[in-house]
Amino acid sequence: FEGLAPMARPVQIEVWNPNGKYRVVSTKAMPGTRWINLLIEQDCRVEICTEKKTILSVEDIVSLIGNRCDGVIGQLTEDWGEVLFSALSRAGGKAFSNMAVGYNNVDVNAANKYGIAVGNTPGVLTETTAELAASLSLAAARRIVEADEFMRAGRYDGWLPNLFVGNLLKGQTVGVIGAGRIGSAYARMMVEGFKMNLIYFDLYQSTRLEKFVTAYGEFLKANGEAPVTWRRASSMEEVLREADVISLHPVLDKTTFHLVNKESLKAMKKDAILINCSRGPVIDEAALVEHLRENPMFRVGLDVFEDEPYMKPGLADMKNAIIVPHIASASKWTREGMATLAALNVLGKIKDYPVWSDPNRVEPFLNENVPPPAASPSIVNAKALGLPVSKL
Ligand SMILES: NC(=O)c1ccc[n+]([C@@H]2O[C@H](COP(=O)([O-])OP(=O)(O)OC[C@H]3O[C@@H](n4cnc5c(N)ncnc54)[C@H](O)[C@@H]3O)[C@@H](O)[C@H]2O)c1
Ligand SMILES: O=C(O)[C@H](O)CO
Repeated sequence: FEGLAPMARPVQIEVWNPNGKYRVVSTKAMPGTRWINLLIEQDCRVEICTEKKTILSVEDIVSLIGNRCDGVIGQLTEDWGEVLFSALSRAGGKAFSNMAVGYNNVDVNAANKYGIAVGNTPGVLTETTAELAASLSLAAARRIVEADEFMRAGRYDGWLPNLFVGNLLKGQTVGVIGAGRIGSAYARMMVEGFKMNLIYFDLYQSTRLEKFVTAYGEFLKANGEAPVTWRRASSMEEVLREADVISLHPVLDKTTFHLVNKESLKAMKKDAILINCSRGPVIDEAALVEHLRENPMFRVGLDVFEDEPYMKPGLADMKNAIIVPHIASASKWTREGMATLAALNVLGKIKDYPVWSDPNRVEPFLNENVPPPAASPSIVNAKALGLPVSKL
């Protein structure tokens, strides 16, 4: 790598395996070391950006790419469009992977134009993300954050019949909008864990989820308990009207931008609970703040925000809102697994490996005791680029 033209603007980096043949850049330090070792074993020089700022600008990343780079692992906070894909292409790059399953920060058409593969990290975060949605549901139903603040403020002076009375989940209806991997996992947790009935809306039928709820209902009935039920709604409005707890899990695209707006909020029960662990712009956040102000019994649990990392004015003051900083996938196992999948996506394209045939079945890449399959776990534009599919 000697003799390269100097970067436009220096960006601090940490280098692993300086003599590796392929140059792979990660725009952030990522959990664990397996992802680094897997790249090094396959002759990669790994450069990790150590700049202190949280969100790198497009210019920062252009500098990181430099004039020779085979692949980049990036983050959902970065704007991967024409400028970055053309810079990566000029540097001889073949692959980019988001360390995330969502890739609404990536202009896939721009990547296609330059023949660059775009990876994401499905599956490994399904349960972890669903568990946070379930945590927010419980915290909102039982007013845990308000009660915690009350205790810390030294305001507890004895048990009272009306102190922090919330909602019982058992027997109520859970509504899921977007019953894909995460939405289905969340639905199962709420149905099985709290014996809630399910209503869901998705563009596609979730047969596995329906079968699960049917079987669980039969099991309960056989044991003398009230069975749980499910229904696939024909519109989102039906879910909003009928459910007591509603959790949003669709992808963010043109069809889901402001899916929940002033009108849809009005359609919900006055004491409903709304959870969002998908992407902030799925909710019109200004309308939500107004709704929270006018309906003190309505509660919300948010992991994501419309103008992340910022919140719309007034949201932070609302007692009926629980807000956490985009941590739904933040378990150690998941974050290390996401780093591994992202690294293997990039490595697979550099080595001309085929693409794994089923991105919902990524376990073989996560087993630390055996070498991963010679394939890229999940490339979202594999078809558009005509990439071969693994026969494994
Ligand atoms: N908060 C977090 O940290 C976090 C973590 C993981 C994923 N996510 C977000 O969750 C999203 C879902 O992840 P997944 O792995 O479950 O993806 P998935 O593709 O398995 O599921 C998405 C579902 O949304 C459905 N959908 C698409 N458009 C819709 C519409 N207009 N109305 C209703 N349903 C619609 C799809 O049919 C699909 O079933 C990701 O795209 C990402 O943005 C957030
Ligand atoms: O899309 C994703 O993967 C999340 O937002 C971060 O885990």
